Amino acid sequence: MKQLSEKILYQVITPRPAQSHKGTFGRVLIIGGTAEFGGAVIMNAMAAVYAGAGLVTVATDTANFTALHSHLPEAMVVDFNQDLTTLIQNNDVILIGSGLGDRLDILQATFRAVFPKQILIVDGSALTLLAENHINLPHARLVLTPHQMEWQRITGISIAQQAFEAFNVLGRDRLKQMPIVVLKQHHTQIYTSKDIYELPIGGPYQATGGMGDTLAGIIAGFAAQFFLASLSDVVLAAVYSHSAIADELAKTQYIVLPTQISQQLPKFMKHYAVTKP
Ligand SMILES: NC(=O)C1=CN([C@@H]2O[C@H](COP(=O)(O)OP(=O)(O)OC[C@H]3O[C@@H](n4cnc5c(N)ncnc54)[C@H](OP(=O)(O)O)[C@@H]3O)[C@@H](O)[C@H]2O)[C@@H](O)CC1
Ligand SMILES: Nc1ncnc2c1ncn2[C@@H]1O[C@H](COP(=O)(O)OP(=O)(O)O)[C@@H](O)[C@H]1O
Ligand SMILES: [Mg+2]
Repeated sequence: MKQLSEKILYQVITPRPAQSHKGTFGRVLIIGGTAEFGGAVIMNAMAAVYAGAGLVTVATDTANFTALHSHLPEAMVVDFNQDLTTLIQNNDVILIGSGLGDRLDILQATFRAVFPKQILIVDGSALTLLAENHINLPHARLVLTPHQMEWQRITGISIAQQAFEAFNVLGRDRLKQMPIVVLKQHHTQIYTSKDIYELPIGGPYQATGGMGDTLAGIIAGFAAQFFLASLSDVVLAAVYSHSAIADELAKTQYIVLPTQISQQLPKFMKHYAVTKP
């Protein structure tokens, strides 16, 4: 297993070309957030916007519209009960699942609409729905972001067995697709088609609801704009950034809030874009 290091940030986070506009930095569609779990998509969207996605749209329960806009006027909103097919096809990156609750219908419609060239990040309730309903993943550039219980539900690999990376590789093979898997825990592991990486940073100050929703949003924001890097490098850089910011905040804070990580992203990214290792 390779140790992930700060080096990945210098590779992926690059200065923006002057000849550009918001479309250059990608369109992200976030699908999730039942009325109960609206906070999850607010945190997805804050992370994606603060990470630099050009345009972010959130398809969610209408009950979440006002709260979302009061936190993030930069994001657009649509009702997730409408037909999302055209919207899905007009975005570069789709993030589905944070706070999606039991909306299997929305998950299935999304899987039917997505194109193979699109980046599809599957998080939270979407992973649990996948496991409970034995649905196949669609053809897309897939990133799964399970915590250990979500991974156990999908693959049947117990959390104790997950300590042996070979089991996780086998579990991924059984999905019939080869998604990038971000297996979240203390010292998260990332399974790419070539290698397995371990995140050596991060800590218990990150154990707060919404911390994974924020990570999924950062991955989406990075994937939308850093299209010159490989998707695996983009995911590695997002995972590293999420915990590096948390570590920095934890020098003076007992706990770190997910939204505080998002707020630090523009400053953090500036540093890596303009300095060399
Ligand atoms: N503000 C909002 O709107 C928020 C909305 N959210 C949304 O809620 C949805 C449900 O997601 P969820 O993760 O909260 O619940 P679930 O999938 O049942 O997993 C928890 C179970 O797994 C177990 N467990 C074992 N190992 C673990 C590990 N390493 N990491 C984590 N858990 C681990 C754990 O064990 P225990 O804690 O009991 O010891 C427990 O039994 C999802 O869509 C999410 O996006 C949340 O983000 C919160 C903020
Ligand atoms: N003790 C810990 N040490 C390091 N990272 C942690 C710790 N506890 C939680 N995290 C991180 O916080 C995030 C939690 O994700 P998740 O459980 O999906 O949260 P949520 O669904 O509430 O947003 C993951 O990135 C995980 O690695
Ligand atoms: Mg989660």
